[in-house]
Amino acid sequence: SSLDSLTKPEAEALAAKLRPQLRTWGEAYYSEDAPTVEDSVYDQQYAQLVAIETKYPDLITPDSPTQNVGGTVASDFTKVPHEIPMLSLGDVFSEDELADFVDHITENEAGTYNCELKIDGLAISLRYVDGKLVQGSTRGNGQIGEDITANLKTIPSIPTELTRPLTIEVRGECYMPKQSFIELNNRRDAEGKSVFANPRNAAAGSLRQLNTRVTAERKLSTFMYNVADYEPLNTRTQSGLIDELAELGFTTNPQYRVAHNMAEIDAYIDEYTQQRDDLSYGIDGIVVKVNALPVQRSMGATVKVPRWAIAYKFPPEEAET
Ligand SMILES: NC(=O)c1cnc(N)c2cc(Br)sc12
Repeated sequence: SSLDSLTKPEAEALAAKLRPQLRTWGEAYYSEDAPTVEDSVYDQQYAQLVAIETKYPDLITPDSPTQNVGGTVASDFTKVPHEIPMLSLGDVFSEDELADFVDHITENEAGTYNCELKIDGLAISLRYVDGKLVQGSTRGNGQIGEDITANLKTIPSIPTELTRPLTIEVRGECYMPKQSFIELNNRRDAEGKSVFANPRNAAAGSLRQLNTRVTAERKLSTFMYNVADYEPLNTRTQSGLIDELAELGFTTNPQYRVAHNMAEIDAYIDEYTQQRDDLSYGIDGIVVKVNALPVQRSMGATVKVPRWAIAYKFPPEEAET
């Protein structure tokens, strides 16, 4: 191997360079859900360090990445089956496409829609029994998520006890506010660590790891907006559901609006296309839902997405110049 041409001092110098590099990459790859280097590069450089330490065992240091198992792979999490699957959303990319979808939605008796902001974060599900938080999980593949209860309990906006002793499963988004994201990346940059590409990766990386203390310091927040089953609630509309979740103690997004036709939906889109940059959290579109919950239920879902909701995605923002 290329090692044979190295003298021992050269090998020692190379090992001293490889160790911090592999440690930083390993940390990003294993515990923070945002790989910063191709696996092949990581593997090749790791193999080089192993070769050096095999040829010169006295060069091995106790803190070498070869001496400890890489961080915690996300697969260490307990799996959580979602009895009622956590679906994603169908996407449309123009107001014309959106109009087609809305026209095809059966005009239900209420005939109204609820417009909501599409939060750029990580979908979570919170299960309460008699008003007490018993489990929190990620969407995973929609059928099976990861148990991140301990991490979620560190987030101030998530109530551990509801104002009413309901047994209910509530779903929403965990996100990192824009300001928290900027501060986190500045800190990481100052520490010579890799930075997160966007707030969604930062939220995912902060939630999907076994070190709860790290989650606690990441200033995450939530907006809750769906329930697996609305029976335990009084309301029978989507807009009422958001108000009732707030009464129960959840943090909800107040920017929702009932719309009676496409003109009102378009007005909502235009308003939040303008406001997007001023919001303290990231959004990547808006969600239009049938407002009547029984009609949502009767329309049901395909394997992947509900038939009673659609996401209108904002056009990609021109790259920061
Ligand atoms: N308001 C909403 O329903 C909403 C907001 N933000 C999101 N990222 C998502 C994702 C699904 Br699936 S629904 C939804």
